[in-house]
Amino acid sequence: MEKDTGTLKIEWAGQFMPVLSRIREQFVKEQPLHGVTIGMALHVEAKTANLVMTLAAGGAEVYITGCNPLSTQDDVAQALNRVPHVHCFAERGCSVEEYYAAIDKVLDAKPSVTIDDGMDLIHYIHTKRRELLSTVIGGCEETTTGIHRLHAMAAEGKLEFPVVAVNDTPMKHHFDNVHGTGESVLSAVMITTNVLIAGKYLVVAGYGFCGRGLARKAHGLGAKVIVTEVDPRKALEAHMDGFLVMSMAEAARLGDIFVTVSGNAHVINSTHFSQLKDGAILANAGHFNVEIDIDWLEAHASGKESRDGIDTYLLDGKRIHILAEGRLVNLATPKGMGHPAEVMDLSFALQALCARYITEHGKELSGGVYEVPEAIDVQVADQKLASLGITIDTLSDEQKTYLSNWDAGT
Ligand SMILES: NC(=O)c1ccc[n+]([C@@H]2O[C@H](COP(=O)([O-])OP(=O)(O)OC[C@H]3O[C@@H](n4cnc5c(N)ncnc54)[C@H](O)[C@@H]3O)[C@@H](O)[C@H]2O)c1
Ligand SMILES: N[C@@H](CCSC[C@H]1O[C@@H](n2cnc3c(=O)[nH]cnc32)[C@H](O)[C@@H]1O)C(=O)O
Repeated sequence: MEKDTGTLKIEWAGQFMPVLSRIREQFVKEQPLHGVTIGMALHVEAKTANLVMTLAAGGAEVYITGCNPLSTQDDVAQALNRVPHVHCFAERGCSVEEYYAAIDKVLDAKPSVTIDDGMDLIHYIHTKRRELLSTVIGGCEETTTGIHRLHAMAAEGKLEFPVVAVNDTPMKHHFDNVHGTGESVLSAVMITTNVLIAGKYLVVAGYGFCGRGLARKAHGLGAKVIVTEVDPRKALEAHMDGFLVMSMAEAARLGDIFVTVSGNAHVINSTHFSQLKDGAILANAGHFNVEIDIDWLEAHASGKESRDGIDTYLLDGKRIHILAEGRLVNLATPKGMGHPAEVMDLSFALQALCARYITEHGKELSGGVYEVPEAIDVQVADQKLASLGITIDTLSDEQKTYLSNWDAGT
């Protein structure tokens, strides 16, 4: 029988995820998640499916929905629903009401472990489904903004179970945020617009992990990269990395393509729209759909024309093109594939091992945000290097002694 497209996509991605595959083999043997119900809100596509299947192979009953109304690949969601012990409620293009209804369905399963990308599940549990607080052992969070939200909750004493900050560990943000975002955002912009990057002014708003990766890769394609920032240290770093640094008010007049990766609201707003060149292309790769003030454009543009993944607003006789409705361009544009599989191999290996960690240790921890245990981070790095056939040096006893000594000077 011919395989369906969703299964083919899952198998394709799985080939490039050797660390997660190895964890899956271990999970099959050891069944560390036996009897555990896991609730997830992640981008439902092929690499995520490999994570879901790893958790199910480890003995879990997995309930999953999307973490963005536009990022689900429906054929993958359908394929997941044919996997034993997996229940998927995600659908591409759902309304906001349908999005939260699907979150409710995941929570109806009374998960003891949550895996979030953006903290929507945890927010919903703490605000609308508080009866579940007694059954959740703990959770894992995938992304920077989710972790900002968790810290804000914890600071107000409102986070009632432990959550592992997967994003904050080196094996996540040095690879996923930097290389994953850099490559997948540019490929999504190119496949959606078919425009040339070389020679264009490409404005990157926010020079954190994602912004740095994006700026470097855009430079590699020949773009003249402009960085905007609010943190003077990051701005200086961008300057010394060789990029033009200026305010968004200045960049608005110059830029051909804009990508926001700040995790902040209205980074491109009404004060900038009127300054843009005719035909400027705007995309967000940060969080939700708030980085570009699209509500203002909706209210003030004199016209709007839509084509696949592009909304063109008319403002004062000029065209402003917004990609993917201002949602994560690398996942939400119709042909967006998300991060490359080799990168999600690392992020999702961490997620699988952290789900196991929280299952085994969550009850010992109180409400709050926790770092990924270093042993897990190092294990993922070791396994990735092994899969690449790369060997590195090890510390000799003499070197270990030297490094732990405070007495040896010049
Ligand atoms: N598209 C993806 O697949 C993807 C991948 C990883 C992370 N993310 C998201 O991307 C965002 C950035 O993540 P990160 O890890 O790079 O975070 P980060 O904290 O390392 O960087 C964000 C940067 O934006 C800057 N900033 C904040 N407000 C700004 C403003 N008004 N103008 C210009 N700069 C501003 C901050 O000073 C900071 O340097 C987050 O929302 C994260 O959740 C998206
Ligand atoms: N739910 C929010 C969160 C931002 S997603 C950012 C996260 O997406 C993750 N991500 C990027 N590409 C993929 C992918 O292809 N599959 C699954 N997750 C991905 C990545 O790990 C990153 O931290 C929103 O949609 O606006």
